Amino acid sequence: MPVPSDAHPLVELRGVAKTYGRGEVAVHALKATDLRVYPGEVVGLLGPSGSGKTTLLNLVGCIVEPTEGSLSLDGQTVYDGGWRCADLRRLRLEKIGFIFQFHNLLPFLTAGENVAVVLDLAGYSGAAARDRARDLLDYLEVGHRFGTLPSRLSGGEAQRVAIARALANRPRIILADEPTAALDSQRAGIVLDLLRKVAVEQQAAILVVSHDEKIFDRFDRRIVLRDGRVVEYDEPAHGPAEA
Ligand SMILES: Nc1ncnc2c1ncn2[C@@H]1O[C@H](COP(=O)(O)OP(=O)(O)OP(=O)(O)O)[C@@H](O)[C@H]1O
Repeated sequence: MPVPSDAHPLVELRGVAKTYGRGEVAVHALKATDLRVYPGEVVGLLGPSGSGKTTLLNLVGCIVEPTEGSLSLDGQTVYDGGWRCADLRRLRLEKIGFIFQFHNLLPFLTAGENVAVVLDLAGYSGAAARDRARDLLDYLEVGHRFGTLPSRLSGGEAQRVAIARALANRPRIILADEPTAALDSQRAGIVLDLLRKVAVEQQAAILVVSHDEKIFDRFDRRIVLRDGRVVEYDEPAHGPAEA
């Protein structure tokens, strides 16, 4: 999808770096990195093991604190030499949806309850949470599994429930760490198609860390890391301004 030339990035990193530890044991996991992700895009973060992909994702998710640089999410500066947001937990809850390699569903709750529990946390009443959970599962074409426990779902179904859960709060930024690694090519393709639908219809920015060659050609653009440095950076395809 072309990005309108007047679009504002939902994710913007300026010179963000991360070093774990100090002195002789310091690991420079991410060197000064600039990155922008716009509404409607699904961007692949690729690179060999240890190149810094998960660190970059966790920096965007405000799970890891940068060592240098500044980070803005949805136009708000959240880090610039220190956190600029008093309540990171709330920021994550409101702006960011996380999807992991292994779906991390709670095994003792049904698919519907796994989604509704996030909505409860966000302050929805019981009935409203169930209704929205049902709508989300329908949207991800897995509504017929509403009352099913995770152990009885296929890998692809479980991952779709996990995506529904990540969308529960209508986040504009979605971060996925190896979301298709446990799936065969057909199911991996379905999951990527659903993420694209979410990006376009909800104008979300989606960043996907992946090793999975089955899906490399399905991203709008790719960013490749090596030794903590961006070595390939596809620029967004800019289209006409929206106005
Ligand atoms: N909490 C940590 N403490 C110390 N070093 C870390 C920590 N997390 C990651 N690292 C190191 O930072 C570097 C980048 O790791 P990261 O997990 O970001 O890479 P990756 O590209 O996601 O790797 P993989 O594909 O294997 O998951 C590696 O050398 C790793 O060992």
